[in-house]
Amino acid sequence: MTARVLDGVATAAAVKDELRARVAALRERGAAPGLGTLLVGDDPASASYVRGKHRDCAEVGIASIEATLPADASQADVAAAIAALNADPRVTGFLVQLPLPPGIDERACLELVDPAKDADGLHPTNLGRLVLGVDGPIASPLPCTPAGIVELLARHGVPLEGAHVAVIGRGLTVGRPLGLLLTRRGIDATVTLCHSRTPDLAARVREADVVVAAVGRPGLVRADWVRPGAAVLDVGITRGPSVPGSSKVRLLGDVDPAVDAVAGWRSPVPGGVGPMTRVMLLANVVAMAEAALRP
Ligand SMILES: Nc1nc2c(c(=O)[nH]1)N[C@@H](CN(C=O)c1ccc(C(=O)N[C@@H](CCC(=O)O)C(=O)O)cc1)CN2
Repeated sequence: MTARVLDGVATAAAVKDELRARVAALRERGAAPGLGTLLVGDDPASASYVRGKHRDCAEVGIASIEATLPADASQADVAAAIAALNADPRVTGFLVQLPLPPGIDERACLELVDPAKDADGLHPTNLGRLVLGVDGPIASPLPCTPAGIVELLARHGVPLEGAHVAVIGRGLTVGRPLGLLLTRRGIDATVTLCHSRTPDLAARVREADVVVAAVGRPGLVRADWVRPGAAVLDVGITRGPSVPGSSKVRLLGDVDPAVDAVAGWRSPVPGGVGPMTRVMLLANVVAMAEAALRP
């Protein structure tokens, strides 16, 4: 078997086309969606993700507002920058790029974001709404990577209802909220949320119809861990050695490429879940701007 590709680039492009039309409709009604970002420090990967978010905004017609702070910014500096984004009328949604530099309390910062402007869905109020299963017109923004994974599977026709999903990794941006999203009414998967202390991880993965690896350990998920035909989603991105004869670094996922011989579906790194994370951020900004127009 050769796994079919869960193509994040093509899927994100299709979602972007839909969003472009929704942004144009918002503008006709006098609304101007604007995404703010706060980048603290000089981590090259974070800086590149933030640049990508602003490029994406330009592509669909969303305004973007950038705030940056140096790596030695204090907790009070970060709090003040968040307060400024909360108060800025051009910013209809914003995010604090993670991780923050050592010494800054990430959770405390996330709590300072106005939940109505929380483009990442990581404020406790919005995570609480995810726990409560609040849906419909007052639905809260969803964390972007979990939402992107569900969208990627849906648009490739991979069923989740009744499926057993093994999620590896219990972090705030992926594993923990993904477990909540997948078990929501209407999605109806059964989830095993695995982590570094899960005994016999390989056995838990072997039971799964869908595997999501979000650990950051290259090649962790091996071919002999995967049930034949399973869908395997790779969220891990580790920068490896450069490609010989080039300045480009190799990006390594959590899934061993040999899994392709066993799996039914696999999302690549790059080009799988990453582009979906980016486009779901835009989807949140658009949905929040639409919600703000409702009486
Ligand atoms: N505030 C947040 N911080 C972080 C989040 C998040 O959702 N909100 N997620 C990640 C980083 N991230 C977005 O911020 C992100 C990661 C990867 C990609 C992506 O497109 N990756 C490419 C590869 C590009 C590369 O790494 O060179 C791919 O997979 O094709 C987009 C966004 C942590 N922080």
